[in-house]
Amino acid sequence: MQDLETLNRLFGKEAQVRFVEGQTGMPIIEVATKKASATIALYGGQILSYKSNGMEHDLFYLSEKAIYQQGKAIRGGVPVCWPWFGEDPSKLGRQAHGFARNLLWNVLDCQLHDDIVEITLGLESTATSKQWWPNEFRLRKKIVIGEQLDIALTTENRGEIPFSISKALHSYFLVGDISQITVVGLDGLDYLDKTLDFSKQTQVGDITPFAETDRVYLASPARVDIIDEALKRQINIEQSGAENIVVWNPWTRASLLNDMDASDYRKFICVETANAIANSVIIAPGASHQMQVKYNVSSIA
Ligand SMILES: O=P(O)(O)OC[C@H]1O[C@@H](O)[C@H](O)[C@@H](O)[C@@H]1O
Repeated sequence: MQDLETLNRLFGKEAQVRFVEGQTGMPIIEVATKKASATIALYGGQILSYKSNGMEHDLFYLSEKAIYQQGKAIRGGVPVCWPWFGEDPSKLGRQAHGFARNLLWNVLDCQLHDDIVEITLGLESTATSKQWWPNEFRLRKKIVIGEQLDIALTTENRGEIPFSISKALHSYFLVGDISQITVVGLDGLDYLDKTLDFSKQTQVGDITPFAETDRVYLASPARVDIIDEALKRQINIEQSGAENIVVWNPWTRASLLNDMDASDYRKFICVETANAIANSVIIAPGASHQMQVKYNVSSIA
């Protein structure tokens, strides 16, 4: 593991990028420039917060009851689901959403230009990862923190046989009140409804959740917006290299989660950039696959 002193010496940028101890001693990257601020946990390679300057509220929800403990996923921010999305596809009892969100990532690079910070994190196959998944891989996550937030997740097959992955950037967007948001851009698309045993449905109109919502949209568009009347802002999500958008809110099932307050379902909506289920990706030896997303926030009247 890279210790904080080494991380600060190799990658720190004075007051703008600092490596500090977070909750339960977990290493955290703190970014504060003229353009934006952010925190990223090396555990899970997980963005926990982001705010461009001028934004009143954070872009992301982070549960006050989040558990910062080896083997548990941190509830909030942008967890990485990889190398599978959802339940274990082989039904072997492995952890939901894969293991990338439950391991410590390495810092590979950090650059600062014109108040834009570019951080690259990495995760590679080890004896630990092979307990769950036998393949040789290299995963890279490039995070660009400026007036907007860009994430690129690249999977490289370093082994000698092809492998199949599903994946998601499981973003928990902070909202003022779930009943006052509209997710725009999915009208007319087919989706698999997890609350109805993954049956195929067709979206009619835009989405304002009013009950548990757990859907994998198929052939998703490159752009989706969240209009938040309570926080008076619009979040623009633009993705590439991803076939699906997942929309999730547990509604009152939040009370069954031990790392979230029962009423917190009102405070977030997950709109996830994904390649899931039938849109899993097969990567040949030596080849790689990239999924990218950009988040941009603007005020609305
Ligand atoms: O509690 P977890 O493992 O982080 O998963 C949260 C949710 O993640 C969503 O992506 C899934 O579609 C839901 O079915 C799941 O409940």
